[in-house]
Amino acid sequence: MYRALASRAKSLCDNKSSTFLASFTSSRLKHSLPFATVDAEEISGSHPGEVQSFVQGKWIGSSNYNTLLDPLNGEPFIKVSEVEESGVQPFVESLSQCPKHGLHNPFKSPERYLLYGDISTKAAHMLALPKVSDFFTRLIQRVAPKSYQQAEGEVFVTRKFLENFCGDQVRFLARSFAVPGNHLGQQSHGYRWPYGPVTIVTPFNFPLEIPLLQLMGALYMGNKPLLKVDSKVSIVMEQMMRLLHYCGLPLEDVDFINSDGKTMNKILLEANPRMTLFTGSSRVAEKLALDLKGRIRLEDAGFDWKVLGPDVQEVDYVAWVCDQDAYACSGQKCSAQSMLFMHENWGKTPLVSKLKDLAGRRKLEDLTIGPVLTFTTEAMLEHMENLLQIPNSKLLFGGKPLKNHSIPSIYGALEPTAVYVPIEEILKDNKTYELVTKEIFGPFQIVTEYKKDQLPLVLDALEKMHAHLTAAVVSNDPIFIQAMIGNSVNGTTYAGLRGRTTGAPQNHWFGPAGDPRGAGIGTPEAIKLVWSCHREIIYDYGPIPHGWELPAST
Ligand SMILES: N[C@@H](CCC=O)C(=O)O
Repeated sequence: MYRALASRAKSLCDNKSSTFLASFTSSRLKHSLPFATVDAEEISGSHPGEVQSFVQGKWIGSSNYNTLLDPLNGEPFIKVSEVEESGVQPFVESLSQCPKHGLHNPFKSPERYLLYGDISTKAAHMLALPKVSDFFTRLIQRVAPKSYQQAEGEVFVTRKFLENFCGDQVRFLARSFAVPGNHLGQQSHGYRWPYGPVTIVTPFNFPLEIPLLQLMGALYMGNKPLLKVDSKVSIVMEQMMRLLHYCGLPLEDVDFINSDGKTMNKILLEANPRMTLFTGSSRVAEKLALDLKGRIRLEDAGFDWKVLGPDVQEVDYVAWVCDQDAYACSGQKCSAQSMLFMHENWGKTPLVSKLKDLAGRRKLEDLTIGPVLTFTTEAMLEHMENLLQIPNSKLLFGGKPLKNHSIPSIYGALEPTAVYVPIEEILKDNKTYELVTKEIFGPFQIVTEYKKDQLPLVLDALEKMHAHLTAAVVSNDPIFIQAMIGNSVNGTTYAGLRGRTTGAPQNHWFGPAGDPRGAGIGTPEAIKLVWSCHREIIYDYGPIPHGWELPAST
């Protein structure tokens, strides 16, 4: 039945957008979505969802299934049909068909900039429909368990991003500039040029926001992307691909692959994409940087920090933001607060006890705390025990496995946890520093306190970090903010009393700084930086100066 609807949807999609939208209000489609092949609520051990790959304009299956366990009850609930090493050829060929100058550029098929404005308009309208938004929200929750509000936030950011690139906004991304030359007829023009064949590799924690924003950015600038999303959550983007096709995405513009890392590595080496955007762990990022000879942009790990300045205000509000930053999505955001530096003035307030109470409100039933997909409970507890060996460190709260649940043991289940480590100890030697700043992608943070004359120690700790994604300077003291910002590098830094580390919407550049390979996501600047390069055309039409004579050779 879904297939029949999908083909009806295809013909709808060829019609004008009024018909397209009207189709959603017709009673005929009230009970299902014309693009979807799964029902987010129904996926289960007895009705497993299936995920396919898409190449050269066709959905393809394979007999090689990666069966995923429901993170909440361990039932095998999704079958991802993964491409094996022997099946990479169609993907390699498809990428190779795209020339280096891309599918469009300012001198070739410029109407495609407008096409992408239209696709964005339609896709944004779709995501604005409560039924579609709920579908993606629930689907995200099924595979990357987080609260309804957090998952819905992801859908909302995605929709707003698409709204930002409606109408002429895609062509404005490719705006060029001209500089007068040295003589009549000469002018230099700077253009934004695509890379052509590109790949996008994205993680599990934002199953829709990260891949969709990067995918559309790549397409807007004229590239042909091959997209790979972590198989654990790729069902979300698989359904989004179907929505995009429904909204007019040309079938040959994007390939979508499910495979293990080894197979993807083989494709990357054989297809030789001109650019790869990788969002994920630093370990894989460094390997890819070598394999791809530097043709890569990275949004890798974030051991993100927050510094509370000397001016104490609005303790309840600041405690609430700390709780959200450290523990929303069970701490599995690349922007999550991993380390909190409190000025001693905050140490005298009930901030930590308020934080403990707020963390204590989180519960599995509404997924305000939930499964950790890349660390087991034991691994997190072991890390905690190692930290507690540091002299004068202590457990502030949490530190126990979640109770009464059926989260499978391949995943983690830990109470929101905070460990205090004295600042002098953190900086005592490299080994301790490495231990304290090890990123735990879960509901886990380090808290420390500094005295007013210990700010240099805080800055020293920040300087030693190896990834610089998000940060927050919580203070309304301009001199303090100036010192903190002037002596640090994080790419997305919030400054002021309401400073946070997470929840960057589409209108904030999100990405690391301090690394020439650093990627960005969300804004026009991020799209232009990641998905296009500069090309300069110097027009030099003449005329040749009157009376020109052959000069001596130089
Ligand atoms: N908007 C998300 C990050 C998306 C990642 O690339 C956040 O702020 O945590």
